[in-house]
Amino acid sequence: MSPSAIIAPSILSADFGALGKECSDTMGQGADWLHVDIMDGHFVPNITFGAPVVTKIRSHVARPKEALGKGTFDCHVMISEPKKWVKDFQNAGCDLYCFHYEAAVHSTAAETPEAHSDQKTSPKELIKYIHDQGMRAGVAIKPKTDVSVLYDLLDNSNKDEVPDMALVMTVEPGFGGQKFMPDMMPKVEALRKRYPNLNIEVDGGLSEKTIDTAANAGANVIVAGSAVFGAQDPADVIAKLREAVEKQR
Ligand SMILES: O=C(CO)[C@@H](O)[C@H](O)COP(=O)(O)O
Ligand SMILES: [Fe+2]
Repeated sequence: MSPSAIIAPSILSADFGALGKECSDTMGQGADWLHVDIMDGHFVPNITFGAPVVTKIRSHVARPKEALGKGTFDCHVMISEPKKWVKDFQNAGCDLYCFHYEAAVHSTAAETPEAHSDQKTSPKELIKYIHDQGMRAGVAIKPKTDVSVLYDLLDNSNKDEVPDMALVMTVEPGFGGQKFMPDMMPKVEALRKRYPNLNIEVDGGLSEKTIDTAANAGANVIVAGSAVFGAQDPADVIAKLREAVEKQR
């Protein structure tokens, strides 16, 4: 049996002028985690917010009682220098720091000493570094990245270097409200077959229309932004997403 359903509304589609209330409301509507999209305008062509905003919204949502429990801040870090910001986001209240494999491998900025050291940090070392700061680590892959890059990380016998979650992007990262890419499902299927107990997250275009495809492939962590925050009845959408995943377990 695969891990239980985790529904993580993406606050990218929330009202940024009332973010604290939007976050506590969505938790009250049945969300398990909050999916917090951090974009730097460099790794992706859009900018959202940084650690000070995460600190503010943290005060509106109770910390999880156990690792990856209700209230987890699932920070999807779409930035070019993922290592540089680990401590800031940990201090801000992030529980799960999910960086992009592509950013860790191809860090481009080399202007500063920090950036230089970031370039030399492998995904494995970055996972360990995140764990050392007391957070769980996730690794995300963009649509054009082969799923096999994750096998090397997940098959590692050194647990400190193994990610706690894999995120298969089902849109090109950068914006909410895009169309779900069903052709990403073979990646999810391959991961679920190889790692029955892994938390596998899908992100982008998830809704009542696309959830069965993702759940059937084996995803259990469901990010939904526009489908939840744009709904008349967000609690009902969250419940339906959960039901679809639970039905496939
Ligand atoms: O990371 C991203 C986009 O880069 C996502 O988390 C989106 O914010 C999901 O939004 P919807 O596709 O569900 O509207
Ligand atoms: Fe995201």
